[in-house]
Amino acid sequence: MKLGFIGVGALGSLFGGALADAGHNVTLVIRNEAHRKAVCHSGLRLVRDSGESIVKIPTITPTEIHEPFDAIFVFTKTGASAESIRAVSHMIDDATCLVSVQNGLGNHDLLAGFVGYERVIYGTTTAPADLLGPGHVVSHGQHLTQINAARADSAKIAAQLAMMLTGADMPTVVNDDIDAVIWSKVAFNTAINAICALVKGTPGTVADSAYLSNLARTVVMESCAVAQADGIMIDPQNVLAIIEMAGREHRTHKPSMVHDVMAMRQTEIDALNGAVIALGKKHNIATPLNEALFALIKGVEAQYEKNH
Ligand SMILES: NC(=O)C1=CN([C@@H]2O[C@H](COP(=O)(O)OP(=O)(O)OC[C@H]3O[C@@H](n4cnc5c(N)ncnc54)[C@H](OP(=O)(O)O)[C@@H]3O)[C@@H](O)[C@H]2O)C=CC1
Ligand SMILES: CC(C)(CO)C(=O)C(=O)O
Repeated sequence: MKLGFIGVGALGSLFGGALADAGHNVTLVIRNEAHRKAVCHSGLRLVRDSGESIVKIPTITPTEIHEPFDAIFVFTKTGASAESIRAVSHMIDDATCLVSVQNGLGNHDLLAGFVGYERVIYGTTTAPADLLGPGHVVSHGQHLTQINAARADSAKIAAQLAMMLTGADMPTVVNDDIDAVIWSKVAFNTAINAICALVKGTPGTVADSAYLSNLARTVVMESCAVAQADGIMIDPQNVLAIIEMAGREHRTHKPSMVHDVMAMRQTEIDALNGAVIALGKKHNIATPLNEALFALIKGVEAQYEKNH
């Protein structure tokens, strides 16, 4: 299967690198020049619990000519998904599937706008990835990726991808209840990503602080109440279990929103806490903690220009 990766930063490098390291046909479409040059010249330095490898992977820019892929993984931040897919429309044909395990709600709807739901595979991952510098990605601790085909048409490809990823040391399952799984991850992210971005911390920072752990738990309960009002069967205890796992397994991983704030980039707060607040309004569920975290992150983003 010809696999393309677009929006290749931290998580795209981990997934693409792992599959290439396992011998699969991977091409990284990298916009970031320093990262592309490093991977192109020296290979991707991929550091995981299983060891370190230098992976040679073909890389191209979004504008280069390339034959269509069988599947394209979208790994930008959610706000850049549409622009990044448009930039590679010449690499998409009638058979290309688009795949997303990005954080946030609604990623599958966006992908379907390009290829139809029949060719969308979507889900979520707890795999942590930190880009330590151009061409150098690190991931430590246990994780699980869960995906599903949006329609039966792509079910076989979803199963194949899950098998390939698992064989590449990226444990992946197909889960028919994918919307509940995504919601659980979103509820987790509304707490952990925003709190860590505000205190410039990690899941370990939250685990070590009774104040932050209590706040995280309360945010999770609030986000889960919105999910339930939206008809999603979500068990808050499962979300709290992911927080506990991250505090133990991903102690030093900087969640993606922390990297955004440190690099003065727009965060994914709209697709996470912002989406929960909007649905809360729709269902008449109060979301004061999500609103507070949302306002604080928006406040941090507003300071970027002044601090630049
Ligand atoms: N990192 C993690 O541990 C995890 C991340 N996630 C989710 O995965 C997704 C990706 O996160 P992450 O890898 O951390 O993000 P990064 O910021 O590390 O990578 C995003 C990449 O997208 C590129 N990009 C931005 N805009 C465009 C565009 N218009 N066209 C092409 N490329 C573009 C950026 O390039 P440039 O540098 O040029 O701007 C960057 O290299 C997010 O949804 C995140 O929430 C989920 C679980 C864990
Ligand atoms: C890896 C994880 C789960 C945070 O612990 C994440 O979702 C992120 O970094 O955005």
